Amino acid sequence: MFTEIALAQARPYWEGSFTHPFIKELVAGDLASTAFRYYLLQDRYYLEHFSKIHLLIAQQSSDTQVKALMYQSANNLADGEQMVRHDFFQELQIKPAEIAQTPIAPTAYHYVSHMYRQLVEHTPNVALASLLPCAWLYQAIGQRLATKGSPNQLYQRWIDTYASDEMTESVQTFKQIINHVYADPKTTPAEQQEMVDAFVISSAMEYNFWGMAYELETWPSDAKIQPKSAKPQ
Ligand SMILES: Cc1ncc(C[n+]2csc(CCO)c2C)c(N)n1
Repeated sequence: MFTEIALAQARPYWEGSFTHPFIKELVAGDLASTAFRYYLLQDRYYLEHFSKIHLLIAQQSSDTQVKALMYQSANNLADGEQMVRHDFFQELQIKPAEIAQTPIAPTAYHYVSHMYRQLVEHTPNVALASLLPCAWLYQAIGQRLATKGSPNQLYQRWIDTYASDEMTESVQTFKQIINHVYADPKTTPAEQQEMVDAFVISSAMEYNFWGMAYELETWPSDAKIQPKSAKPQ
């Protein structure tokens, strides 16, 4: 089964996420607000592209279940995840000027590039595999943290987003569909391996994303210019 094989290989990154200082301090309530702000600013870019990649996979896949899942998730993203972000932005007073002035951090750029790359170099099924850690890892984090609870209301709301029954259900559906695609006789052993690799790299990117926010990661300071494509649109 894809989900078991892929998770076994990505395990160190998942464990690293569960115990990352960003997550630990979020639960304790003493995570620096600069780090949380930076996370949200970078995540905005990530979510925008995450949604676009869903539509590209939907258009390019020949599997009706995959197409339906991608269209439906893109819709849900538009009214779910991105709405929640909108609330956080308002509450933290993150204004368009700050968004415009914050360059996309290397890890956010790298993660997004990795997902698009699967469509160019490989197949819609491989790109699909690169999307799964996003929802599945956050659901696993949400479940672990839900019982603990954060004394910081804002951070608790972030945790609640990922500890819901709907979240568990949608992750379950995604896992069933991807396991089905993986086991399909049309999926070659080479493509199966590429799916696992794409999942593991996305898991590494998820792990790096916490560090990116915690350390307020930027491009090397001796760089005289920022890569043009890393600037916010
Ligand atoms: C870097 C990063 N990774 C995962 C998520 C979580 N997430 C993003 S969209 C979505 C809905 C599922 O399709 C979920 C759970 C995030 N916000 N940022």
